[in-house]
Amino acid sequence: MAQLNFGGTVENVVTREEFPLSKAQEVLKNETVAVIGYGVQGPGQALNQKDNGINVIVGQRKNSKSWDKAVADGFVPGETLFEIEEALERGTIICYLLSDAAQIALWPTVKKHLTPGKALYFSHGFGITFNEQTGIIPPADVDVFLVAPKGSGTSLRRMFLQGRGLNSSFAIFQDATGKAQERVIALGIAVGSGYLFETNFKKEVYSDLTGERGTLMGAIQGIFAAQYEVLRSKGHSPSEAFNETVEELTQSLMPLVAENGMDWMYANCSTTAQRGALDWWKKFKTATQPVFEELYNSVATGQESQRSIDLNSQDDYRVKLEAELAELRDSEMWQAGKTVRSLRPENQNVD
Ligand SMILES: NC(=O)c1ccc[n+]([C@@H]2O[C@H](COP(=O)([O-])OP(=O)(O)OC[C@H]3O[C@@H](n4cnc5c(N)ncnc54)[C@H](O)[C@@H]3O)[C@@H](O)[C@H]2O)c1
Ligand SMILES: CC(C)(O)[C@@H](O)C(=O)O
Ligand SMILES: [Mg+2]
Ligand SMILES: [Mg+2]
Repeated sequence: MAQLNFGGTVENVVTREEFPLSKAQEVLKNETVAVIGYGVQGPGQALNQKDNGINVIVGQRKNSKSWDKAVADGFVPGETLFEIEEALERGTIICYLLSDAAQIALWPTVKKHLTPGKALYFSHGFGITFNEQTGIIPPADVDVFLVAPKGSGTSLRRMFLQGRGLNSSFAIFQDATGKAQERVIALGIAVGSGYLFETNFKKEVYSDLTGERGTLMGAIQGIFAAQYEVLRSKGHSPSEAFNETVEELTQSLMPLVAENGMDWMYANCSTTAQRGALDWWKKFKTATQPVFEELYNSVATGQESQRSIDLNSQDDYRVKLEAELAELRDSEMWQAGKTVRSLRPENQNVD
């Protein structure tokens, strides 16, 4: 494993150079990888493995949209696509990619098929870390590990097709066969990771739940909404407020941050903008840090996982979720965004 310096701290990292696809194929050549669940991560991971020459099958409920999607994606019923129990029976490595709440209900069935020497693979530390809430306690004679792509399964697949790779973390919870390390890294490479960084189940789930509720998804929407509302209340038009809050960030400035860091993005803006940003960022940090402390605490005490389990296990959770998503979609800010997106030259049919 390579040791790399991340801002002064040395960490273990696996690169594709050190662990090429050919090595992953060799490690997995006698395995049947059963991807259970075909929602968001399932397709990304299963298709990337398929294209990488891994013996992968999909387990999904028949008569579901996800089953039809798997067929449309090239998985063949009776050959590479099976009902969940049959895939569990056939798989030597079980990639447990149902939603975290659904994993609880299916766990007794999964457990039944975890015969000695098999491996149980997750893409989140949730089920194992919060096992008092989930009841997921694997038998001692199977390997248990995770590869957690740091991004959407949709991006995992898109970046793979572009010849790029989303980075993932990996962790081993249980090494029953003595081969857990090579198995998990081979899987990480096979699902299309650009590189893999080491963590443990608890750290993966604490950081992941914090990140998605925080800057990656929750906080960003909150900050967008706050700025947009202030601009609108001061008489700015929706197009001006949206452009100054969202569109410029996603289209112009974040690509610069992604390319070369925040200071470089700042350096490519006016000295006026730089002065203002340098003066104000610490104020925003001070204002939001207590909320991030509250959030981390809510994750660490199990409140966030319990809430997710309780709400996502309800029969009508999809209907309620859709209503909340529609509230966002139908808000003035995101409706303005729809028009702004349609005006991007690449979205217009003009020469
Ligand atoms: N969504 C992502 O991009 C992403 C990113 C990183 C990690 N993860 C992790 O990957 C895992 C899978 O997440 P996901 O977002 O792909 O899941 P998902 O919510 O898309 O659901 C996956 C599948 O579960 C099936 N399912 C739901 N309830 C079921 C039930 N009761 N019985 C049988 N099947 C059922 C659905 O049909 C679907 O095919 C989770 O542990 C998640 O935290 C997800
Ligand atoms: C894609 C995310 C937000 O990184 C993932 O953690 C998820 O739960 O979907
Ligand atoms: Mg997550
Ligand atoms: Mg995540």
